Amino acid sequence: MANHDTLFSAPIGKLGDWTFDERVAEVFPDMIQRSVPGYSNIISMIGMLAERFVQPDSRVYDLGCSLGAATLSMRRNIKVTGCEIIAVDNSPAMVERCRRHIDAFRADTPVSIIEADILDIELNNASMVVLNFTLQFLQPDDRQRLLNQVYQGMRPGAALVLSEKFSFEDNNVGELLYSMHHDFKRANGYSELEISQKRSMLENVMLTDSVEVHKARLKHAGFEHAEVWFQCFNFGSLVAVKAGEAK
Ligand SMILES: C[S@@+](CC[C@H](N)C(=O)[O-])C[C@H]1O[C@@H](n2cnc3c(N)ncnc32)[C@H](O)[C@@H]1O
Ligand SMILES: O=C(O)C(=O)C[C@]1(C(=O)O)C=C[C@@H](O)C=C1
Repeated sequence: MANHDTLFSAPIGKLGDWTFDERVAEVFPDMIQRSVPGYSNIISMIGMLAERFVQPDSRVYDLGCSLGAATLSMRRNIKVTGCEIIAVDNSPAMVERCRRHIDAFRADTPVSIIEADILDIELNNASMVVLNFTLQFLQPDDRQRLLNQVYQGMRPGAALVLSEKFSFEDNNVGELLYSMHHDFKRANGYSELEISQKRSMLENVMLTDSVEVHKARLKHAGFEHAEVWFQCFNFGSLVAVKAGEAK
């Protein structure tokens, strides 16, 4: 049973900026499940995408892996040989728990867990890359550079899965979906205080983009094909494919 997230249930005197520290890592499975509508569907479907896209003798990257949920889902579904999964996160608390988590399951595909900034990782020979709710935590100025690096490190026919909290160009729709997300959190047992304290901690750290901005960035990076494949309220996921024949 995952530890229950009560981190923000009591009033906090001085709300600092959000970090992925020990306390967050400890309750993370419960927190993300109760905070991100569709999270477990996305994790399962990343496994299905891995079955389709991962090529023999290639690399698979999970960038901002947290506790390794997407890595485990991909590893369970990779049917080809000679692959390696590289899971990267810059939070020591996440990386330490991720190592334990991955070691608890057996599988043929090896996993390397690296504690690093994803901007410093040189990708190569990738047939699949996952950014599952990670890009939103990079400085907006760094986002294009990262996507360029991802595209450059991919083989023809490779896929990027980019999941994010979205903002919307239409204010009416934006407010509706934002408020549906608020309802979703309430329905999952979070109080008004918990919701508002977390929201103000995330305010300076998690700057969201619209689907249009994501698509423009992906196109600029070189991706010939990109589309939203999942959305629930203001959370969703795009798949972007590099043109060419998979070998
Ligand atoms: C919302 S969580 C990702 C959830 C995870 N991908 C999953 O599917 O369960 C965001 C993660 O990105 C990591 N992160 C944020 N910025 C990073 C960076 N520049 N380099 C590496 N990891 C980063 C955080 O430490 C955190 O673990
Ligand atoms: O927007 C919110 O309220 C969230 O809780 C979102 C979000 C995310 O999208 O990564 C933020 C931090 C936690 O890691 C879990 C969920």
